[in-house]
Amino acid sequence: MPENFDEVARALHDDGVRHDADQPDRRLRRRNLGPDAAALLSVVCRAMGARWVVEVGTSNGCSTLWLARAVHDQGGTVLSVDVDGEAQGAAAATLDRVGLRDRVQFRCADGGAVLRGLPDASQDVVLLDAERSLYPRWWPDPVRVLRVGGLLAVDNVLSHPDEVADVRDRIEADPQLESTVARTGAGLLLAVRRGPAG
Ligand SMILES: C[S@@+](CC[C@H](N)C(=O)[O-])C[C@H]1O[C@@H](n2cnc3c(N)ncnc32)[C@H](O)[C@@H]1O
Repeated sequence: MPENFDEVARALHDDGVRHDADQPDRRLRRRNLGPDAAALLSVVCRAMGARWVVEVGTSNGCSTLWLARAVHDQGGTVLSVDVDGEAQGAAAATLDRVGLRDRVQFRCADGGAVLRGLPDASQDVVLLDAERSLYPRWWPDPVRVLRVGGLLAVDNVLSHPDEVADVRDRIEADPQLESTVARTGAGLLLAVRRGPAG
């Protein structure tokens, strides 16, 4: 019998906050997506009927949990990428608890390499929540892999504006994209890929 989603998601987030407060090494923190941003992303994914979602930055699976639930009704799949296989193991165990493990494929690999290997216009949603300094090197793949009407989400645009300034400039200057920043959590940039008519 699956456990209650809201209880598991809240406990996972609260545990992450406690864990990170006691962890001086940034790279060992969980840095989970905030619950408001995760819920917002989930609602948008559902409204879009998203079936093909790729997230870069699994950690122990807070965002993965919400994305997996969002694609569930459509029979969709989340491809969740991280260089930390142990954290992905923890994410898989949590997904199991809420009956959503079959909605997620984990890839322990560099996010840039995985994005590079995806076909053009193949994804409904791309979430970037990994090592921000790497994002510029991954361009233009996060946009190239989006279908028309697809959504690019980038977390931490308000908490770490300097680190995402380059990609924010690229997104705002790209005529294929229309974007806004949701002032929730660490700041979630949302950009939709326009059709040829704009
Ligand atoms: C901010 S945390 C992700 C939080 C996660 N989205 C959540 O809500 O729980 C960033 C993650 O990015 C991963 N990461 C760092 N560099 C990466 C890379 N080159 N490719 C993929 N993942 C990477 C880290 O191992 C870390 O787990």
